[in-house]
Amino acid sequence: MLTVKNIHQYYGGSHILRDVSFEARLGKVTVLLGRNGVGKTTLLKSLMGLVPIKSGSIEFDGAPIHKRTPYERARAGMGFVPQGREIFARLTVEENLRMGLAYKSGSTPVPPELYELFPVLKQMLNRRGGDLSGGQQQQLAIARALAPKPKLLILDEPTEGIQPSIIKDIGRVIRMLADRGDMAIVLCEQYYDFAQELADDYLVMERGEVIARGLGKDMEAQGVRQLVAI
Ligand SMILES: Nc1ncnc2c1ncn2[C@@H]1O[C@H](COP(=O)(O)OP(=O)(O)OP(=O)(O)O)[C@@H](O)[C@H]1O
Repeated sequence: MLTVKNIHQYYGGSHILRDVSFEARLGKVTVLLGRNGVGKTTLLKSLMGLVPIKSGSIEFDGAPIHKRTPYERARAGMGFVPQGREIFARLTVEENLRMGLAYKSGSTPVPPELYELFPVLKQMLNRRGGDLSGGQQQQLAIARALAPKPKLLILDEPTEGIQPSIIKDIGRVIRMLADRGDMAIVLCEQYYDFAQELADDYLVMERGEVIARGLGKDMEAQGVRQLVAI
C-alpha cells in the first residue's frame, strides 16, 4: 500500500531523515515510535509532501507519489491528522468536517458513518471547533481526515494531551478501521502502551534513522519500551 525507500530529508544544513525505508500494509497499523526530536513528524510530513525530500522514493497504491503536491496526495487517498489537531477554531464542527471534503465535488455529503464512529460530533455539529475539549477536537480532526474516505490514514500523536476515556475511544476506532481491511494506518505515538496495543508492525527511530522494527506482538520482548523510555 505504502512503500518508503531510502528517503533523506534536510532542514537547511541539518540532515534529519537518514535513509528511512518501511512499508505500511493494508488492514494493518504501523506504529512509529521514538523520543522527542528524532524526526517522526518530519517523516509524516514528508509522506504527505508537506516537506520536500532530498532523495529516495515513496510509492502509494502502486504509483510513485514523492514528486506530487500535498493536494494531489490527498486526492490519491492519503489522509493526515496533524500533531496539535489544527482544527479551524472559528468554524463549526460541521464546517470543519466539510473542509475535509474540500477537494471533492461540492455536493459530496459528510459520510454519516463518521457520526457513528464519533457520536459526540453529531451532538456538537453547530458548535465552534474552538469550543470543543482537546479530546473532542482530536476526534474531529480524525473524522475530518476520514471524510474523503482515504486509503491511508496518517496520525501524528493523537493521544497528546487527551483524557484516558477518549484515548480508549480513539484506539477502538483505529483498530476497527484497520480491521475492515481497506485502509493502511501509520500512527506516530509517544504513549507506549497505546502504541503497543494497536501495533501490527512497529518502527523505532533515533536521530533520523530507523534503529529497530518488527511485529507489534514482539515489541515488549524486543525491548522497545526501554528504547523509547525518556
Ligand atoms: N521547520 C523546521 N526547521 C528546522 N528544523 C526543524 C523544523 N522542524 C523540525 N526541525 C528539527 O528537526 C528535528 C526533528 O523534528 P521532528 O519534529 O520531526 O521530531 P519528532 O520526532 O516528531 O519530535 P516530537 O515528538 O517532539 O514532535 C528536530 O531536531 C527539530 O528541531
